[in-house]
Amino acid sequence: MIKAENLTKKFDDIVAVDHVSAQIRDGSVFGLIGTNGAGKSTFLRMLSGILKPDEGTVTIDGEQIFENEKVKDRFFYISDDQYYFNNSSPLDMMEFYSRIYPQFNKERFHKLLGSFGLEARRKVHTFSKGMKKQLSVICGVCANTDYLFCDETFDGLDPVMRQAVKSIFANDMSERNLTPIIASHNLRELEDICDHVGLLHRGGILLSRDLDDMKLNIHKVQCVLKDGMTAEDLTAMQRIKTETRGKLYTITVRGTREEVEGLMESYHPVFYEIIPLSLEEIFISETEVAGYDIKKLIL
Ligand SMILES: Nc1ncnc2c1ncn2[C@@H]1O[C@H](COP(=O)(O)OP(=O)(O)OP(=O)(O)O)[C@@H](O)[C@H]1O
Repeated sequence: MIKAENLTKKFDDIVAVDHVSAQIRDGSVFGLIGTNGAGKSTFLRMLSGILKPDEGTVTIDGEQIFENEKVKDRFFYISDDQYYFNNSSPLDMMEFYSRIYPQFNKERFHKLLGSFGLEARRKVHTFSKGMKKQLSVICGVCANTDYLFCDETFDGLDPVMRQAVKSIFANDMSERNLTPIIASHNLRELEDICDHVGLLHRGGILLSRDLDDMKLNIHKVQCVLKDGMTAEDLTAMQRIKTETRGKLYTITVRGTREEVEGLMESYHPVFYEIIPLSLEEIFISETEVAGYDIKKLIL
């Protein structure tokens, strides 16, 4: 488990990360969401031991991360703008990373290059942005580390590639308990992959939740109420948001599915249906309660 406590990083008078604490459970996907400049990269770079915090600590299974040779080969950081040596080819990068990561899987590297359609001997500087991203993911996955830090990794990948990368992650999570940590400014990117999402805003964590918990305790109901009733009469329900279109109400409520169903039944509506909420809708509701307009923060 990676544990960050009170992490703070300043660049002159800019506080990039401001007393952030987080725990990253092994074998789960941790998503970090936030606008440009929110501090995601700085936070990830401290988590992965690249950057030294000004305050606070990062530990992995109780050991300090920064400048600790013993834990270095447990992390791979896929940067937003991955560095490749001048004139290098994927093969050169493979050789380079296998010196850093003794457990690097060369056989899989060749296999993945083939399935992504990347040539092993072509110069990386002639690759498109998306191809470079693909190569960085292949290097990261083949380094066989316990933790894979992905800084905006999915941006710049086309939908097919994005899906391919997600399935590689899912495979490695079940086969070898990989823990991906993914930063993105796009909540939709994280929707179907993360188990836990932290929302970073101006260097601080606004919200940090397990998606399952969030999804279990918030629901959307579409209903037509019996004559003479309006949504205002549903007093026993913890309504967060109500939209009205003619007689049809779409109501976001707190509570488990069973609780919501029980309450709806008690009002004898003409019709009701519980429909799933997207991650974006959940975040909008959660942050509105905290007094923020998330649309200004991440959408
Ligand atoms: N090396 C640096 N020197 C000075 N300021 C920096 C440096 N790195 C980051 N910052 C500042 O710290 C703040 C957080 O930057 P960071 O790159 O962590 O944000 P981010 O959430 O990853 O943004 P983006 O989505 O645009 O990549 C920004 O105000 C940025 O200007």
